[in-house]
Amino acid sequence: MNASRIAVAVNPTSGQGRGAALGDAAVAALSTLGASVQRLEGTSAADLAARIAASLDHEDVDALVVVGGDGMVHLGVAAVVGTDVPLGIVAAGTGNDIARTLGLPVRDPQAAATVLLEKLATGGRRIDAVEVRPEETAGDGAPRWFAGVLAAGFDAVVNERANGWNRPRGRAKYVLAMLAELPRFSARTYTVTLDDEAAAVEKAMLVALGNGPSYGGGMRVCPDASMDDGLTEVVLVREVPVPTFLRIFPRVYSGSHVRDPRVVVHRARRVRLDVEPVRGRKIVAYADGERIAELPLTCITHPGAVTVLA
Ligand SMILES: Nc1ncnc2c1ncn2[C@@H]1O[C@H](COP(=O)(O)OP(=O)(O)OP(=O)(O)O)[C@@H](O)[C@H]1O
Repeated sequence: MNASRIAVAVNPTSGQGRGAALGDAAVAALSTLGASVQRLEGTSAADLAARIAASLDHEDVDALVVVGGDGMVHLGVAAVVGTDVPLGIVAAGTGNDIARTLGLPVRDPQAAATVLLEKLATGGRRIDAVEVRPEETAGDGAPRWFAGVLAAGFDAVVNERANGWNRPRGRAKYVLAMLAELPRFSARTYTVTLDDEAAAVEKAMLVALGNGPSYGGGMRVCPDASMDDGLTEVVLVREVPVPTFLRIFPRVYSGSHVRDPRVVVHRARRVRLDVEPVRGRKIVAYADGERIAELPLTCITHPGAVTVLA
């Protein structure tokens, strides 16, 4: 039997720098298990994406494996969607929410390599991917894809602020960004359009669209989202005073926030989101922890669009 040809894309910066060593271990484990490995690395996510695209175009690869966190899965999904190349994940990030949802080993490259070669032999599993179409004129207009959660409320505002800081690293950065944003934060006026329904206006603190249930290392913001139901779960936390928000929000760890009457849950295949600007600014959405674009945008769920080795 010919060895499986696997392109392994490594994000050395993932997991606060642990990604490099975990990438080495994943390459070694896959090679030991008999795979023929092509290791890919870039100077940035965009550079790595270009290298992956070139490899998928010009080499005959049986699978693309990403080593990193949700941001690397995000990059991998965009690379393989619309192809028949399956995606393997060696979870080496900080949160690793998508890998956890798929039941994959976390920070254990040996176990991850074993699972992904087994799944490559048996065909893996299809999951939905969500296409994001921003309406802003800036950018290259290329569609973006996500597999986990798109944040477009308080969580996105916090992410945008944290993104502008180099330090501190890890979770502390998000906690500080949250503390900085909270005093000035208030509900925003969203226009939400679900499938063919009429647009609804909602004053909300948080709007999250989940293909998967969680972000941030186990915050189950869209607790009942399923990656293979062809739908996105839309969770809105309606306008409440900040102290009430602070009581509701931590319940995302258990997912019980959705039982609060001020939290609304919908399911749809196509969701358009817009928001009224505050001080001249709209909200920049984040998906799988990655910066996407300013609202308005439309998210379209593509059922079974990606095969994952899980
Ligand atoms: N050389 C590089 N190759 C790939 N991505 C890189 C590189 N340098 C920086 N990055 C950035 O790393 C981020 C993705 O990190 P990733 O999600 O893999 O790990 P993490 O943030 O530690 O984990 P998680 O998202 O699960 O919390 C992207 O925003 C990307 O721009």
